[in-house]
Amino acid sequence: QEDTPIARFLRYLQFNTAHPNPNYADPISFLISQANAIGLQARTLEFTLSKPLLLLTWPGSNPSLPSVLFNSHLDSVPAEPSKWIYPPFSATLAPDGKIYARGAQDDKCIAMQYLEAIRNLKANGFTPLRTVHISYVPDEEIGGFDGSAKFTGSKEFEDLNVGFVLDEGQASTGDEFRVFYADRTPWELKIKATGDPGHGSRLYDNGAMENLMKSVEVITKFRESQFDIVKSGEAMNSEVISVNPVYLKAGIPSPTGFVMNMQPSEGEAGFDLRLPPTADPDLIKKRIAEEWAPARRNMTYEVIEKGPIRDYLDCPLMTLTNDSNPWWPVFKQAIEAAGGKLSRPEILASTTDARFMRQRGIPTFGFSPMTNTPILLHDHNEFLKDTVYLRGIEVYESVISSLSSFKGESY
Ligand SMILES: CSCC[C@H](NC=O)C(=O)O
Ligand SMILES: [Zn+2]
Ligand SMILES: [Zn+2]
Repeated sequence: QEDTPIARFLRYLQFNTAHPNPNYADPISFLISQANAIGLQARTLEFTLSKPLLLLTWPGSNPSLPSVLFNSHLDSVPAEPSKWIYPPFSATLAPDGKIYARGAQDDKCIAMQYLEAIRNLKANGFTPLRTVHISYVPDEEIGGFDGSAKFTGSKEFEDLNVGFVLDEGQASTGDEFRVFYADRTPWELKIKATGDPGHGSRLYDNGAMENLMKSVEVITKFRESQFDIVKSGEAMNSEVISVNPVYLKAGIPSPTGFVMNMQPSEGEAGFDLRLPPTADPDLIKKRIAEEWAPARRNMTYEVIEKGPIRDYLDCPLMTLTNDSNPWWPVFKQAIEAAGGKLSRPEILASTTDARFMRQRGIPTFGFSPMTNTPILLHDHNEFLKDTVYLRGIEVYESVISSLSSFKGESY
């Protein structure tokens, strides 16, 4: 079998790591064999049964300095094979150089690029000043609560003395690399309406469906007001509050579908809500209680906050992108040294494990070196071009060598 960077990437892509039953054991064995070949220390940690985490280490010449951590997640979202031109876990390299696989962009590319970059740096005789760690964590796609959340809260993590983290980002459709300094916080919102049941022919006030639909209308208006801000160009998608309906549940089931001449006494709707770090969570809660699911309309609701909103010092979960963050210029210059350019730093529309590192006060950027690439994470026919993948390795050679050489004593 071939042993080239592309062949190794394809092998890593072939493990079926899709939820709800991701294979964690085999990719970890593979990564350990890679680590052994490169000469990195490896250890597995298991904070949750059957959800192992792999930690690789390249010791620095001054291990007392805070270390740098490169994170990626092992798991993937599911794929619908019938909608793909190649099977999602075949990792097919098409004649035009596109590598098709679930996880090609999200985020198995960075997982292997970290290793390839270190392999090359070692071959060139580079030794890091700071210790470099690479973590491969489970369960990011389902919130990371059994993975990164437990890891970053552990004694093992504290002992790593991490000073700076790079985690996954997103593809860029243009020539510039994207960098993310914050994630939005996800909330799950379920609203329930009750009302008098009645004959399907009757017109009366305060039915459950009327109450529920009124709420859906109010929430839709709010959604439009936020979307308008985006459409007018005043803000980016990830800078506003998104609220998207994800399910509607009502009606009285019958063997042929639903009973059609009865107005039901209850109904329910679910929403995916995302809050940028600048949003005031209390204001949204107030809005939910008073406008979206008010008791006066016989509504109740449940909000499940799927992650932290502020760090341990009660600050918003954001990493600074100016010179008051000493890692920022180091990172930026490393990209430039590799012949790249960063676009304006962004908030990520979705969520990653970076939030758990930021919660500890550790400066963390989301970054995946993919330019001129359509954004296909969680989509059908996710692919990454071989040339883009290989260029990413060079970018990480610059990034890993610069960050691990950074002398700033107190960081
Ligand atoms: C509810 S936490 C889920 C985390 C997930 N992360 C990647 O897609 C997301 O939906 O953003
Ligand atoms: Zn991801
Ligand atoms: Zn994802």
